Amino acid sequence: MLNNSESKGIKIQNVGLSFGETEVLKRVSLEIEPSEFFAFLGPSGSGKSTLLRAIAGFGPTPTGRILVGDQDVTRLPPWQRNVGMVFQSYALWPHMSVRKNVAFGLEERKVPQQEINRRVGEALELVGLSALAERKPNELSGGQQQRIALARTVVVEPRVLLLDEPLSNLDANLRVQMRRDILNLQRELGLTTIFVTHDQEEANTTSDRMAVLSDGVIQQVGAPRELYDHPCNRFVAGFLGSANILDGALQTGALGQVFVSDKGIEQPVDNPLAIERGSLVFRPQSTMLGGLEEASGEHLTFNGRVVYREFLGSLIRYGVDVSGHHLAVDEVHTIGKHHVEVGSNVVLRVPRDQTVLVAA
Ligand SMILES: Nc1ncnc2c1ncn2[C@@H]1O[C@H](COP(=O)(O)OP(=O)(O)OP(=O)(O)O)[C@@H](O)[C@H]1O
Repeated sequence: MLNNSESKGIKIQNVGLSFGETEVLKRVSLEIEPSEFFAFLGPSGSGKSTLLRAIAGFGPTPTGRILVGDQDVTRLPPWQRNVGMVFQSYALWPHMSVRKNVAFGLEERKVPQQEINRRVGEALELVGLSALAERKPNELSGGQQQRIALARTVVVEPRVLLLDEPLSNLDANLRVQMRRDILNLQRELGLTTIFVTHDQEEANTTSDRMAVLSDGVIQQVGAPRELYDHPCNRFVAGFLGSANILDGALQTGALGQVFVSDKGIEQPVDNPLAIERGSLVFRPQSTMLGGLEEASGEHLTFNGRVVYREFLGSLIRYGVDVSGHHLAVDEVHTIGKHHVEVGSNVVLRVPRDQTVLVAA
């Protein structure tokens, strides 16, 4: 069995990095636990790959410190970090067989031949490709090549595994399969793993925790569900799935609280005791069409008009204009389900406990 009992945590302390005038990482701090599956999630250009590459030792040396376990690796060259990285492009040697590709790192390290044979055999078995060991990379599918890239990385028993958008060259079905396989492999080896992706579904389904990045800054860190249900700000709310977001202020009066949107959806309270500015976030699947008879003080209600309807298979999505705000409503689709027509006037309701006030 490949031995990854040496799996280490990672500490990123005040890491900053600029390319010329552009500050790409802005004093990023983060701790990743040993054996954790951690995702860096963010839009294109947010700095995910730059941060991952800084951990691996590629690119310019950042300011701040990066520790793997207790070792400060900030200034070490990549080959002294004992960190395994899998690239989007796989980077397999085209002229070598699968077996040779996987063995390469061990040969470089002058590992005895017998041990190489054993470890390569185990790594190929781990990714389910023992039968294809004598093929060349161009005789393999994209998914198989990705597995070889993984086998080649874990065979040297790195302390941490870094994956840079490893699934982006695969078709949709294969991506789903591969992300499960990667998670299983990570669990089997107990290997601290960082997975860079701009695909929230990938991050949600694989990671124990994730960091959402935007513009070189970590916006929020937490378990996927925690971040989805309790985003800390407008950016995280909008980036993690679809969200209805109303900007305005929460006003506290003698009789309770009211959220007053800037476009004036709810009536302000008289003589508010406190006013807190922010954005009110609620998800399309928590927003209901009609059913006003069931609404109560526990619901927010809005009058609006359906401006579009999209059939998404499992869901029907309605776009509703409410005083110039665009709100989305998702209903589960089943056979025979009544669909509301575009142009209909509707009442929306949202249970108040399904709304979250976040920083603007
Ligand atoms: N070698 C470089 N020279 C100059 N600018 C760079 C270099 N590498 C990255 N950048 C810039 O740094 C910023 C962050 O890039 P990075 O690749 O880390 O983003 P990302 O979040 O991984 O995006 P993507 O998902 O598109 O890969 C971008 O604005 C990019 O243009």
